[in-house]
Amino acid sequence: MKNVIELKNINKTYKEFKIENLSLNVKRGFVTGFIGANGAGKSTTIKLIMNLIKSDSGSISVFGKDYKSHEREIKQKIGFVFDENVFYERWNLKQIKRFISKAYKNWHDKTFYEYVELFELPLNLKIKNFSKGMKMKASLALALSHKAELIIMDEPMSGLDPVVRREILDILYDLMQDEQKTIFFSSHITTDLERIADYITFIHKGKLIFSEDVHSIAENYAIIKGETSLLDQDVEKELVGMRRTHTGFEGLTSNSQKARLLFGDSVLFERPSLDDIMYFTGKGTIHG
Ligand SMILES: Nc1ncnc2c1ncn2[C@@H]1O[C@H](COP(=O)(O)OP(=O)(O)OP(=O)(O)O)[C@@H](O)[C@H]1O
Repeated sequence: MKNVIELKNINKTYKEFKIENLSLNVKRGFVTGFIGANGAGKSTTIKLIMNLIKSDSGSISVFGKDYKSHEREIKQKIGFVFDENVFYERWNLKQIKRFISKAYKNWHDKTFYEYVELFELPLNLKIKNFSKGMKMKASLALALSHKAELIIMDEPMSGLDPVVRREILDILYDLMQDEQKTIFFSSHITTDLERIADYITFIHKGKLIFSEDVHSIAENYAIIKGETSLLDQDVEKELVGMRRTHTGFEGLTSNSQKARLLFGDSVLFERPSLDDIMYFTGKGTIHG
């Protein structure tokens, strides 16, 4: 089985937002970063993948199985980290561990206590007295202690300082040395994703923009900087998004080969960051 997660033609409509015909695959053995602006639908998609909410139509399979008949089996193999606090605030970490460990066949106490030590987490302090970063670390320690094959995380790095983020990236990197493991996680900290992700899935306003390996993204996308005199409708059509600057324009193309033929040496080509890709895709060609 090549894809650990498969979404096919998923639709989910809220009053003022919809996920539209969303199809995407998450490949086994790789880290896939999930990006999109605020409100793009990342948490909604993750909740759909976790079967926490139901789609209106379309199909979802995880480990090649559907939730209807295999929910328990699927959930056993997922380590889930969620941005919102899902713990009983009046419990301490020891009590939460006791509760959660019973739910997993492959719970491994030693691993849990190693993370507790690494993250310097207090075992006897009530969760309501944890800082945001401590809660996130507790979530991670719990999610990574039952030999999950698939780690799904919604904004796991939010609220964490750069040192801890780097430590967590190292932990995730080590986990990935086991080629059967898969990580799918959303983050606004795209530099973290640039360090670790093999694939990037990008959604915008509930629709998939791309789900591609990082090398293809680097090959296909480019920032173009040039003089205003070069701009006409044909050129603008080639740009995913563009902004005028006081000396000319800068824009994003998703077909850098074609753009190189079109512009030749008359413009500068630069490699875009994921932030650039998100910025220009959101901006479109409205002149700013
Ligand atoms: N239960 C709900 N009822 C109505 N609208 C909802 C519900 N849940 C989410 N939405 C709407 O769906 C949209 C997408 O929200 P979602 O949380 O999936 O975005 P996101 O990409 O995770 O954003 P962020 O990066 O800000 O966390 C938002 O406009 C939100 O208001």
